[in-house]
Amino acid sequence: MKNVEKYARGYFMPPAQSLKWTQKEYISEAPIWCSVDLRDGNQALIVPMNLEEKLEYFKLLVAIGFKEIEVGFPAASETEFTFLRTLIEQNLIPDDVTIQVLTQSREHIIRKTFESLRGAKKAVVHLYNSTSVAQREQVFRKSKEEIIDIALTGAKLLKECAEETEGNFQFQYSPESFSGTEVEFALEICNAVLDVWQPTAANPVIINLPATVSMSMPHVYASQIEYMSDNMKHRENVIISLHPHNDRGTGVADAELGMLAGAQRVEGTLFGNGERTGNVDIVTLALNMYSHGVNPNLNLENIPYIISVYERLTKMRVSERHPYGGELVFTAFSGSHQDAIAKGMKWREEKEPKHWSVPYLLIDPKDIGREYEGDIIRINSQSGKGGIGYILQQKYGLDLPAKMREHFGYCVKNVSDHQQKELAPDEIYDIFAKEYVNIKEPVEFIKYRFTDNDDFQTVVTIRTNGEVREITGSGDGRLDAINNALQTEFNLEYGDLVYTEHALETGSKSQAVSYIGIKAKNGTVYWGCGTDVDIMTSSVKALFSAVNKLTQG
Ligand SMILES: CC(=O)SCCNC(=O)CCNC(=O)[C@H](O)C(C)(C)COP(=O)(O)OP(=O)(O)OC[C@H]1O[C@@H](n2cnc3c(N)ncnc32)[C@H](O)[C@@H]1OP(=O)(O)O
Ligand SMILES: CC(C)C(=O)C(=O)O
Ligand SMILES: [Mg+2]
Repeated sequence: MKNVEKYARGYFMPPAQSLKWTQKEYISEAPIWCSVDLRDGNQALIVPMNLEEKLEYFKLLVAIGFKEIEVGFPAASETEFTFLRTLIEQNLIPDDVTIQVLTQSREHIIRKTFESLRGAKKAVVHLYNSTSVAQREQVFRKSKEEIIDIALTGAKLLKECAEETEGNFQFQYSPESFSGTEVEFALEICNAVLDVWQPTAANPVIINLPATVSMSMPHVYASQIEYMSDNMKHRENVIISLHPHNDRGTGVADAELGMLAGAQRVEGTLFGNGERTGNVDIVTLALNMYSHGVNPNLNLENIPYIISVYERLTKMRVSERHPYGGELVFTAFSGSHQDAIAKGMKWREEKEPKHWSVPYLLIDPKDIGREYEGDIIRINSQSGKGGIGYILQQKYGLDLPAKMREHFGYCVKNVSDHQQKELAPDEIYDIFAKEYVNIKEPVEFIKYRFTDNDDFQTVVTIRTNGEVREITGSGDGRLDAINNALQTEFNLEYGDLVYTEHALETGSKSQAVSYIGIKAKNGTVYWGCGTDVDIMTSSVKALFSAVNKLTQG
């Protein structure tokens, strides 16, 4: 990269660091969540949502359980203004939900914002102005004092307007571009705003510290948050809020470390929609917490439904690899992963049904509305016997002997590799049926009987080369007798019969399934499977299948 000299670190370390947060292991309590989907998310869409779409999205957020929702920037457009009026006039805001609106620190914008709030029972009014070095120098061309003045002018006007307007208003201030601001200056401006607003226990102020553009590694952001939290005036009546973006791909890490460092509230969006690389993804944050056994206090039990509404309304897409929500994030194609998952699921079922520790799967997909079948184990040429056996067992109730699973694994891999495609469960079953079940060529089994006096003397009716005939044999048991009849008649040499069987419920009927493996002289094992309502007949069919496979070569 020849232009590396162009870049220098644009963030600031706090003057002191206690690093207490590094001693904390995990987030033990859900923060106050504030969805900014309808504001930050919406302002980043190619076409912002219309009124109906915003209303539907609002209802989704309420259903998920957000208690604070930034519903828009009412001074931005007629749609934004009308949306707010609709929520208020149609009484669509549940009593336990607080709406939030964003405003610049400009008089006409603040006044318009309060106009939009007429009749609201309560609301958070969120004031912001940029504080970073780059914005001060390049955009506002103002000194630190002048930037503080912008904040204070707005803060005072908010207070005035709130006094003139009926309703309960809580204030929020964001030193926008905090991540590129000297931390001492961010503290100075926040403290100045807090002195104007005089927060109380009954009406605390929210100080929102955005990584407007994420510039540092997450531990730096956490140190900045800790410094702000430790040194802020009126701290006991201040709620410290985080608002990470994802420019460095570390939005979630920023939020998690920021919470360890003392933040009590997080602003973000579903699936991380938002400016550029997006806002922090609240779904991921919440489910990360859930995976540690901490209730995030959001209802994410039907992620497929949430995604379907989200994608329809935003016209954005949740990628296949997106944490928790992505179509492929609970799917294993590779053999060793599938094997471990299949064994882990069995182990859990038998030994520890209450706790989740299945290898490769951070949480139980069922908890968020994902299915095991079709979701977890999918088969392609990277798959192995474990996963393939799992599909046959889960979907078709077929419990193959271990060695037969291995043989079948290679059959399936072969097909998938040559056709270069994923195989659906019914295609896998078809391969199984074609390869092993009730094979009739070159010798078809028709029926057997045992002579009256001795159970172990048999007469078997077969069809071969289009001709029906009977063969006879005797042995130590029924299957042994039939086996001997076949070996003698066709002059076959094999040994080491592997035999298992189990019952199979298909609809209301019960079927027996038998598996037989025979070892030819050269050591090759041939497998057959038989199915029948009668268990003995299913074993005979399995034997004929295996013998036919051997004869076919
Ligand atoms: C990081 C964030 O996401 S911040 C939120 C950003 N979201 C949006 O901007 C979406 C909605 N915004 C809008 O619809 C429009 O920008 C409006 C209606 C708010 C304002 O529109 P306009 O006044 O036409 O233009 P514009 O936004 O370009 O205004 C820029 C002016 O406001 C000033 N300004 C920008 N932000 C602020 C602020 N927070 N406080 C005070 N002044 C500000 C700029 O310095 C500039 O001043 P200048 O006129 O002296 O050059
Ligand atoms: C308005 C502020 C909080 C914002 O969206 C940001 O800084 O990213
Ligand atoms: Mg933002």
